[in-house]
Amino acid sequence: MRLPDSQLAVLEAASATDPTAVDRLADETDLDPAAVTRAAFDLRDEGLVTVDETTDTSAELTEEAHEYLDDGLPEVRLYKAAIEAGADDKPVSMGQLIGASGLGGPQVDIALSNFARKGYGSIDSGEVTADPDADPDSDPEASALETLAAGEPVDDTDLLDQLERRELVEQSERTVRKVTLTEKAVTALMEGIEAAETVDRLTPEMLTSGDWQDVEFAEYNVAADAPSVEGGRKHILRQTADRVKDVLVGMGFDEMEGPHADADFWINDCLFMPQDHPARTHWDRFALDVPPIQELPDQLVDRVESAHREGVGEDGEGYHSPWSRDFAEAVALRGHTTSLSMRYLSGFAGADIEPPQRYFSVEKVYRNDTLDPTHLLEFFQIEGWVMAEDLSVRDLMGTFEEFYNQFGITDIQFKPHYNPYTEPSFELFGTHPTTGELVEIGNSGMFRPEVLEPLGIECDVMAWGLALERLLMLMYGFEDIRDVHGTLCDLELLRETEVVY
Ligand SMILES: N[C@@H](Cc1ccccc1)C(=O)O
Repeated sequence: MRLPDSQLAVLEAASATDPTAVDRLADETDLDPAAVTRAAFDLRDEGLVTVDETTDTSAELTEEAHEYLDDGLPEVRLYKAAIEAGADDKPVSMGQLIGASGLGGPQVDIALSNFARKGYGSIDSGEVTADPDADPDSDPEASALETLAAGEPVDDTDLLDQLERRELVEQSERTVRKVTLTEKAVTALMEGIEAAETVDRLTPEMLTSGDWQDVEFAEYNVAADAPSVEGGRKHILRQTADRVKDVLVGMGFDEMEGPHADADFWINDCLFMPQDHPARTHWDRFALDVPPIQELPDQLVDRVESAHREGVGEDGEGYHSPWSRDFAEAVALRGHTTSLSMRYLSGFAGADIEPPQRYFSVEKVYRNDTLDPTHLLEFFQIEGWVMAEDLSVRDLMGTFEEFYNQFGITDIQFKPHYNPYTEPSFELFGTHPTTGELVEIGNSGMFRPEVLEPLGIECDVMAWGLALERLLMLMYGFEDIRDVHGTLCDLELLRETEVVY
C-alpha cells in the first residue's frame, strides 16, 4: 500500500486501542492540526481509521476573575468585614462596612448583590446583618475559579453558567476529534506501507523543471477545518441592499438619489399630508434647526397648496385647514423616501418622466419611533414606483410577488390600509421563518389624484415603501433587528451568517 506521507505519519502515531486526539497527533507528527484532520478524514474514507467527534466546552478566566483570585470575591470580603464588625450580632451600617472592606467603585454593588444572593446575610435600609453560619471559605464560585486557574476542569455547568453571567469566565465550544486505527490499518501497517510524497502547491519551479509531472498532488478537502479569517467584510445589510438593487435593475428600474434632510414640502406636502397631520408634529419628526429650503418650484407649490385647500377636480374637497409655505420650506430628516419619489415625479430631479417609467431607491429614513425588536430610529426603505397607463392593483401585487420571489419569499399577504396619499392602499406581510409570526414588511398603493394632478401626471402611478431590515429578518430568521445593526449588534452573528445569493 502507498499513502501520502502525512497520512502515513498519522497512521503510525495513532493506536487501535486508544482513541487519540488530533492535537496530540499533531504534536507527535509535527504536522499542524488542520493537516492532521485532513489526513484523518482521508484515512477514514479509505477505511483505515475511525474519527469520533465530541464537543468540548472550555472555560477561560477573565481579567476580573484574576483580580478576585488575588483579593477574594467582593461578597466574601464584605462578609469578612461584617463578621469582624460584629454584624452577626446586630446590624452594622453599610457605609462603615464598605469602608472597612476596602471595596470601591463597581465592586460595591457586586458585593452587595452577591452577598444577598448567596445568603451571607441580609441588607435592610442601609444596614447589613451577617448570617453567622455562612461559610465563605467553601464558596463554590471561589473554589471553581481556583480549580480553573489550576488548569483543572469544572464539571458543574450551572456553576459555570453563573460565573459566565458574572463575566468571570468565558466559555467556548470546540470540536474534539479522536482517531482510532481500524483492523485494516493494523494489517496494512504490519505488511508495510510506502510513503508517497505529495505536494499541496504547484510552484513556478515545478513548472519550469518539469517536476510537476512526477509528483503526486494532495487532494482538496473542502470539508476540513480551517482557521477562520476575521477580516473586514461588507455588512450583511449592505450586501442585501446591493442585491435588492440588482433585482430591481433586473426588473427594469432606474435608481433615484436625493437628500436625507429635505424640505417638508417634498416629504409631506406633495403627498397630500395635511399640515396638521399628527405625523407632522415634533413627536414623530426629526426637525432640523437649519435655514429653510426656499428653492421649491413655485408653480408646483401653488398647485399643491390649492389641492390641500380645495382638493382637485370638479367636486374636490381638500382639507380647508391652514397651509403655510414656511412650514413647507422647513427642513427635517426624511421619515420616508417617498420624498425622492416626489422629487422625481415632479421632474424637479431632472429625470425624464414621460410614461412609462420605473424608479427605485434603497436609502435610509429616520423616524422618532420607540426602539424594540422590530423598530429602529433609522432604517433602510426600498422605495419604488411605476408610472404607466391603466395600472391596477393586480400589477402592484404581481410586482411584489416577482420581487420577493427572488429572495425565496413566496407567501406575501396583502391587507387593506390607509395612507393620505394612496387609494387604494395595502400593507404587506410575510411569515417569519422561525417564529411563524406575521411581520409587516411594507406599505403601498396607487397615488391619489390629489397627489398626481398638481404634479401634472395624467396616467397611473403605483408606489411602495418596503423595509430592508424586515426583508433581512424573513431571509435569515433574525428575531431582533438590533442584533444586526446599532450599537448592540451581535458581531459573532454578523461574521457567521452566510449571505444567500
Ligand atoms: N411612504 C410609505 C410607503 C409608501 C410609499 C409610496 C406609496 C405608498 C406607501 C411608508 O413609509 O410607509
